[in-house]
Amino acid sequence: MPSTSHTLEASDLVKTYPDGRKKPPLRALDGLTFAVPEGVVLGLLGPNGAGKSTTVKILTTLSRADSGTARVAGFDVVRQQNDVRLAIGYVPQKSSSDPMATGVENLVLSGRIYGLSRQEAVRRSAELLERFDLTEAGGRQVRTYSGGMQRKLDVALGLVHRPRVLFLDEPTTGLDPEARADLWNEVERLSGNEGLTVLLTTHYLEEADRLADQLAIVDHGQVVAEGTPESLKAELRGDSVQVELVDADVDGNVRRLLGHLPGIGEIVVDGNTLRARVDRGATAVPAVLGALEEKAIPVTAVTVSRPSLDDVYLQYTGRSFRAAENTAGQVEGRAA
Ligand SMILES: Nc1ncnc2c1ncn2[C@@H]1O[C@H](COP(=O)(O)OP(=O)(O)OP(=O)(O)O)[C@@H](O)[C@H]1O
Repeated sequence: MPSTSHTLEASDLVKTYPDGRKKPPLRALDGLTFAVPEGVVLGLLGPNGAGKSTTVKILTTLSRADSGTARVAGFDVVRQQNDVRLAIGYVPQKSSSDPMATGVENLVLSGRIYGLSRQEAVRRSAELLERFDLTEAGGRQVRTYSGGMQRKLDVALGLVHRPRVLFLDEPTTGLDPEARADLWNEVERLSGNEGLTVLLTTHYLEEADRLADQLAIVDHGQVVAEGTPESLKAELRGDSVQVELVDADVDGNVRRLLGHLPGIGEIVVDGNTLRARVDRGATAVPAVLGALEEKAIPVTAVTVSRPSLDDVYLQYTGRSFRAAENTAGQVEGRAA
């Protein structure tokens, strides 16, 4: 029976990193708070640099918060570190498997590190290889695996000791669409049939939408919105209109033109694409098309949809997800 208490709990976490000489420290977490019960997939969604990995490191005992508290599977991440470590599986962004060893060797070693007997470790590794459809590949060196197979092995490695909570840090980054879909199915099975609590970080809106039972949108080290993907989208009234222009709106003329139409909310420009929230899609589209035609501005497509997680993100942070990702990239680029 799922317990009613929270399996993952972070309360007012603050974490600063020194940011070079004479610069003020960088506040990576700024009062981050969330709580979810057992068996839930919690998605932490945010652009690069939002503080997702820092949160995961604190919850997995790899890093310590400056202040605030966190409990995982009922254990305090500072005072009961060992209990936390035994209760969790952690799949880091970068693979932790040994590429020169086989899949079986990696799994058995991991099992032995967690205290399984050799016999138990061999049995568990066979079970996991089968579970992830890797039985045939189990005897091959991991360096011969495709990206998707390696990622599945990483998840299997995180499950060797039957943890109650699994941390997946950006599990599908770098995978092709087919391998990504495959891993999504695996994660759904883990939480659905196997009752595992999962914390998943991602900067893919689609992944968050598909996998997360509960979503926490993280921005500048804080949770700015929380709920199921459906409830977060349902909170936004109206529709979303997307206009694909033939030529990018470099001087902002199209944005100004459409901004004056009645019933149109803030417009976000991303290359040749303009997106706006509107009161009613059915009346906004003819008005948008009419205004563009009058000024002889060529368009390739206009689409209406229900608000997406991108719209939710925009609502709570004041900028589109893509723009936030790009800005994060620029900041990192400058710092490097
Ligand atoms: N060890 C560190 N030393 C200094 N600054 C750090 C360190 N780790 C993270 N940061 C900074 O803290 C902020 C939050 O980083 P974090 O890795 O938690 O974000 P993220 O949301 O996981 O992003 P990403 O998707 O890029 O991993 C960023 O500005 C990052 O540059």
